[in-house]
Amino acid sequence: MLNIQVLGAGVMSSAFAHNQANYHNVHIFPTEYDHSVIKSIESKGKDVRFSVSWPSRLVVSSERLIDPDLLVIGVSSAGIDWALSEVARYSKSVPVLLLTKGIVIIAEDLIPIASYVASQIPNPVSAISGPCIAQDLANGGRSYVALAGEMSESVCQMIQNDCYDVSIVKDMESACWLGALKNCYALAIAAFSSSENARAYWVTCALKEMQTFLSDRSGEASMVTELSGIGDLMVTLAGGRNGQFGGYLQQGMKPNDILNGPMKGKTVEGLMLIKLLAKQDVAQQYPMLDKLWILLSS
Ligand SMILES: NC(=O)C1=CN([C@@H]2O[C@H](COP(=O)(O)OP(=O)(O)OC[C@H]3O[C@@H](n4cnc5c(N)ncnc54)[C@H](OP(=O)(O)O)[C@@H]3O)[C@@H](O)[C@H]2O)C=CC1
Ligand SMILES: O=C(CO)COP(=O)(O)O
Repeated sequence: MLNIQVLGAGVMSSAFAHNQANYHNVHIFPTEYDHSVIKSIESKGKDVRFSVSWPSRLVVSSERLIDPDLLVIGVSSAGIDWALSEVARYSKSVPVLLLTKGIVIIAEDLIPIASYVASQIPNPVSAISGPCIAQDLANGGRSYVALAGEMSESVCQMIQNDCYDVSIVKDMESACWLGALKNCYALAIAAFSSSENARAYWVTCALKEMQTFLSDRSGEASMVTELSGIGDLMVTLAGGRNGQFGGYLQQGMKPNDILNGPMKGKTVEGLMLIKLLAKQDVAQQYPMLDKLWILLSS
């Protein structure tokens, strides 16, 4: 049995922790933003975001594990620097597994968060991409995800289980580009599609554009037809927050009304990413991303 330290009590890191606590000792170290979640867990004896009871080997604590076997970063992209400052407290040899999906700008260049994290810490860094709705995972549904990066074989052995099927892919950068990009494309497909026929058209356009986007960055375009590409796009469109946000746009709602109304307090990574891509004049080079940016900024 391993000792796993999870950083952040957001919905995805908590779902991952619930799954892993069926097999390992798991500690969640909450961020300063997670107070309401922690209060709710303390008063209800379970995490009400999920429909399962609290696993006996799962602990939420502001005391850090000593010498964990694995560190897991599950904050949203806005919290990545907080997570890096936490990682710095642990041994340099402990593997770091990233759940966060996103892109950052470093020295005017856009790079996937996994590459950024790997450049900032000496620890071996791997990242999960691919379809995984947090509630499905926590509630015991079977999930199939892709893992890439340093020490991915040993990390895979640590986290793989009956409900969490992990396959290793070689190209971490392409997997992480796709893990972030699919948020924009799911949002765009949902926003542009007024019918199922239109949705089929926009899904096709999105897959082609994701291939072009990767090829333009010497990435592995064939990964678009794998878990990190079409797999993650489909689940995000059908059950993710980005797809949901796009659905409200399709109904004619304004972005701010959605964020202050039905999606208040929800993490919508596609919105952060399209802003970054537009700021760098990248969104404007890809017709679907350009159309999405025009819709969001009009
Ligand atoms: N790899 C995978 O299989 C999957 C990955 N994801 C990714 O996981 C990430 C987290 O998503 P999810 O858990 O659903 O989101 P949540 O909004 O539930 O959780 C995000 C966490 O990050 C914290 N946070 C936000 N801003 C900051 C900050 N500035 N400093 C410190 N902490 C901060 C949040 O606190 P607060 O809640 O108070 O804002 C919360 O603890 C996203 O990048 C998402 O795309 C999602 C699904 C699957
Ligand atoms: O990344 C996800 C599924 O793999 C979750 O998508 P959302 O962030 O849109 O909910």
